[in-house]
Amino acid sequence: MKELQHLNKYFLKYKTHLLIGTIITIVARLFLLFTPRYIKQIFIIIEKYLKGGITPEAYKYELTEAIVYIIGAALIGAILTFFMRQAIINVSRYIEFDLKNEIYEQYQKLSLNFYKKNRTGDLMNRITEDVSRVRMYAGPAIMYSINTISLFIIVIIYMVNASPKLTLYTIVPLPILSIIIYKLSKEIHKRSTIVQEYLSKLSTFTQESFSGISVIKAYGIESQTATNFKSLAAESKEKQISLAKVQAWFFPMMILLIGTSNLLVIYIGGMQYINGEIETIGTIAEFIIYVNMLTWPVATVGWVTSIVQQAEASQKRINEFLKIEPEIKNTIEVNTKITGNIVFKNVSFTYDDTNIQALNDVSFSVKEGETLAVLGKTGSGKSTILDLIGRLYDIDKGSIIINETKINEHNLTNLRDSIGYVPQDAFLFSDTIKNNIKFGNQDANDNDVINAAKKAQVHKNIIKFNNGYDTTLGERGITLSGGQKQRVSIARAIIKSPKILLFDDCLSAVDTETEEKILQGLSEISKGKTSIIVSHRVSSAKNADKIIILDNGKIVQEGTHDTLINVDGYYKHLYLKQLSETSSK
Ligand SMILES: Nc1ncnc2c1ncn2[C@@H]1O[C@H](COP(=O)(O)OP(=O)(O)OP(=O)(O)O)[C@@H](O)[C@H]1O
Repeated sequence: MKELQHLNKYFLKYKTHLLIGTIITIVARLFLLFTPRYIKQIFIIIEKYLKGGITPEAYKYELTEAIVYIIGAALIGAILTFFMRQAIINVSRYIEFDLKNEIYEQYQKLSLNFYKKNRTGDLMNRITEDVSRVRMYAGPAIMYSINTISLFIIVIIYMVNASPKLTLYTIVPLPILSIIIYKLSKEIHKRSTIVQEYLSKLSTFTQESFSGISVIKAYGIESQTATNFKSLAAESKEKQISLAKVQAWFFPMMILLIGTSNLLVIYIGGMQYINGEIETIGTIAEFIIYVNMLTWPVATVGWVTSIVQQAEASQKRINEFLKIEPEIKNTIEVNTKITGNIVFKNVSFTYDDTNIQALNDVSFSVKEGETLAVLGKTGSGKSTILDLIGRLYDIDKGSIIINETKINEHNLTNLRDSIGYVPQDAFLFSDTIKNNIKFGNQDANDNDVINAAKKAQVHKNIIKFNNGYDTTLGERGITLSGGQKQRVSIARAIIKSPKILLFDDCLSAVDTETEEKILQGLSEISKGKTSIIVSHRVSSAKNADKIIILDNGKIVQEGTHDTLINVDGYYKHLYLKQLSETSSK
């Protein structure tokens, strides 16, 4: 229960609801107990009538009165049970909501490295499966515990009052029931976890097949994919059947134990009645109802124990996750000014998951308002430079200085707010084109969106869609071409009007003519801003104020287009190669 103490702050937050729920539970139980007492009363009335103790009129009147009491009490008990569920189960939903938000906030704080080290499925599980297990503890487990405890205490007092000996005999099988249900619940949980694993394997398989359907069809491997699905589905079916087998034991076991208790009541109660130890046969009827009333709560003891164990394990995973410190922390609370003077001084950086040294003693500087182009072979460390400017990772050696202040001494929010980043793989959300562009600046109006799209040379494409800027993208919407995606992603960075613009090979999917137009537009937008363009094309770099060439994490050439085309090296070769490609078209 140590791990579950994390939830105490939430229980405290919703203490009023919980208190009301507990009071209602106790009162509801009291009302439900009217039934057995009045059943006994009915037996006494019948006995009295049979012995000629009351007139037929009085008999009818007393009988009707008892029945009305039973119905009335059952109705009130049922209404209160409804409110009990409302109070306590709602609390569990509030806690589930709070916990999900707490986890999600932590996800947002954690650095990129964390996401590299954990699989998406596991990350999703924490916020869905684990939280829902914890909710079962915060809601049903607590509700049934209050219910069981209050019912048990009240019923036992009533039973002992009526016949202590009969009480003892009838409650003996109940702990056995509890233990059996506990064992069954554990086994059910074990098997349903396996079933869940198979279900998620099946859905991942299906999802991947749907996403990669064009590859599957192009390679003609539909039948092989179907066979793979069939064998996975068959395994899943086996696991489901094995779960159903254990589940099937649940109710027969309950019925067996209730039956045994009932038989004990009838046999022992009957003997006591014959011996004159209990005065009315109504006591036996009363006890039968008590036993039936107790069976479900007693069974839930086993069920609740297994729920608490599962919740404890889930909460442990959640607690461990909540304790993780983000690698990149904002230690500066005050606002810091960022204008766009960037200096890299002997920067080295190694990715700790792969141990690949992406940058090795890199030094360069860009002044506010300048454009720097970064070229080099694939894997030479170009994107890493951009990631380091956005402080997605902290460097190992050297320093990155922005406006004469080290990057880690800047307010992280200010830093990231000053950057407009266009990644290599443009990522667009399943939302409208307009909202995807506005993602860069939530306060932008429709005109700003159109202007940004025009500058990114994508406006003409967007207005051709039936719903224009309101066209939905993603799974249920249309699919943009690679080049269109890149340009929407550029518009998103432009609309932010940041101090620093980072373009990571984001014109690779557009033709050179459109590239030229975008670059012209960018030179206008980037006035007074610092731009860093990572590219494989000379055409993207030629107008830059400075060009650096990376090879294996080191700067091997540095200069302007005019100086570099006159020096033998990577840039000149690339220039001549791309020049001959263009002229041969
Ligand atoms: N997140 C990462 N984790 C581990 N290693 C990485 C990561 N990102 C890049 N690397 C490695 O670091 C090196 C530099 O990668 P980087 O992406 O900076 O190269 P690049 O010049 O941008 O390449 P490209 O032109 O293909 O985009 C590569 O060897 C790459 O495998």
